[in-house]
Amino acid sequence: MESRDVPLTEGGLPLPPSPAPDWALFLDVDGCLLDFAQHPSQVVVPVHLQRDIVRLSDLLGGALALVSGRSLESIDEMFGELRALPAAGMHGLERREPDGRRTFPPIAPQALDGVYAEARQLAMSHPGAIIERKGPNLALHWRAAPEARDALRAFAAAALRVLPDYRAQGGDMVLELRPGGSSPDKGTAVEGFMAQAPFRGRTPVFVGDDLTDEHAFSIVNACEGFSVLVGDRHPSAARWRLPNPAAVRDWLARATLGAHDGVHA
Ligand SMILES: O=P(O)(O)OC[C@H]1O[C@H](O[C@H]2O[C@H](CO)[C@@H](O)[C@H](O)[C@H]2O)[C@H](O)[C@@H](O)[C@@H]1O
Repeated sequence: MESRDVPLTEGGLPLPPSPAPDWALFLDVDGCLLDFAQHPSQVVVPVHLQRDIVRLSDLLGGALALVSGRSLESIDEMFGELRALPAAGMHGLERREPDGRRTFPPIAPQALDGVYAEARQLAMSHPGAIIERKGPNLALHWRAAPEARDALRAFAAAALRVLPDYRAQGGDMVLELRPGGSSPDKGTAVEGFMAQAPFRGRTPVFVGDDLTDEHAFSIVNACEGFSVLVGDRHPSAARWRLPNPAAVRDWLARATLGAHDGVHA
């Protein structure tokens, strides 16, 4: 579909068409399906969203996966009913395949324990700052303590000196220390799913808001799929846009109702 054929959002990108039966749909979680909360544990998962995702997965023949920076454990806690759906966690470091097989993240280096302890110490002097440990990843959050941003960034830069194979990955009010080099990202997660049934041969569609979603946008663009940015972050490789998580939820809900000329029950 050409941009000129559809209404443009305020951000200058077109709204995506309604999900079609031949899509392989990849959904980011925080800031995309869910509104941001001050603390990662405070997000609210609307009951109708769980129901809509399960229904949409059925309508797409199972070709729907959650692709998140969170751990699979955290995803499963939030989306209990979706436990059996394919998913990628920790930005692609861990995966649950369509047949249930699991890919586990690499073991954390011993040095990460010391970095974690120091980070928690630092967070104590910035009330509201949160240190989230996810296997080999360490997320330094400042949403509830914006003044801690520079201190956490400086800490991350210093920590990389004792974590030689690591890199710092930016997110929304968060900086994450994670294995670097050629380790998986959301783009390779999408490629991995697309290589197997029921995703193979379908049109890939990735919906996400964050910097880490750019890897997946590039892969989807290369396959002539739909890359859908949530929000107005700029620049982005995405070619379509939905304004916020409420609009994403509405878009999904309408698809399950067959409200547009897309996937029908
Ligand atoms: O890839 P995503 O599914 O978007 O996950 C990215 C990160 O999401 C979480 O942090 C973000 O959401 C929190 C809850 O709204 C918010 O408090 C925080 O400021 C955001 O950065 C999660 O905690 C991270 O582990 C994910 O990497």
